[in-house]
Amino acid sequence: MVCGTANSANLGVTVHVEDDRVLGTVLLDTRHAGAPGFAHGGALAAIMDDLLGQVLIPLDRPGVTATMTVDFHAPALLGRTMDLEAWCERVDGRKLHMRGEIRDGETVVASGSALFIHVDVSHWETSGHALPPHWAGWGATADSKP
Ligand SMILES: CCCCCCCCCC(=O)SCCNC(=O)CCNC(=O)[C@H](O)C(C)(C)COP(=O)(O)OP(=O)(O)OC[C@H]1O[C@@H](n2cnc3c(N)ncnc32)[C@H](O)[C@@H]1OP(=O)(O)O
Repeated sequence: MVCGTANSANLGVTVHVEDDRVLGTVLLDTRHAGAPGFAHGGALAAIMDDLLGQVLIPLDRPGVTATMTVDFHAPALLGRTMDLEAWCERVDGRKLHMRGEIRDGETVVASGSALFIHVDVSHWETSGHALPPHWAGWGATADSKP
């Protein structure tokens, strides 16, 4: 619902990995409004969760959000391309401490921190839905196993 291009309700986030960081952009519009002209905080929180979760790819560890804090530092205006950046601050066994920012130019609009927990890909098999084929082998290079 955030970056998935197969989902017509996605928030339009695009991301890519550079070294061990995730960088991206998002352009919110009136569909994502809270107060008129401003992004809804829940949309920013969803973007943050997804952004921090994308760090699981360069980490090569499947994982899920256990807890997340989003600090809203400045109003996020609709119709502006905002920059996204996220990274892993610390790995402590299965605990993955992520950090990230949503910026409008030089202004940090929101910052986030989250604890992700490294899980085996089989964590998602309980839904009964098929997993994306490219998830096969995800976590193979991780130096610890859940
Ligand atoms: C392609 C990749 C792109 C992905 C982008 C998408 C990003 C979106 C990410 C999400 O939104 S994921 C969906 C929302 N999250 C969930 O559905 C998670 C639901 N929770 C669970 O499934 C389990 O609670 C969880 C896997 C997190 C942990 O259960 P486990 O049984 O595997 O572990 P356990 O409870 O033993 O906890 C392991 C350690 O983590 C710690 N822990 C777990 N939950 C915690 C918590 N909430 N706060 C603090 N610590 C926590 C726990 O204390 C323990 O610490 P110690 O090893 O030191 O004892």
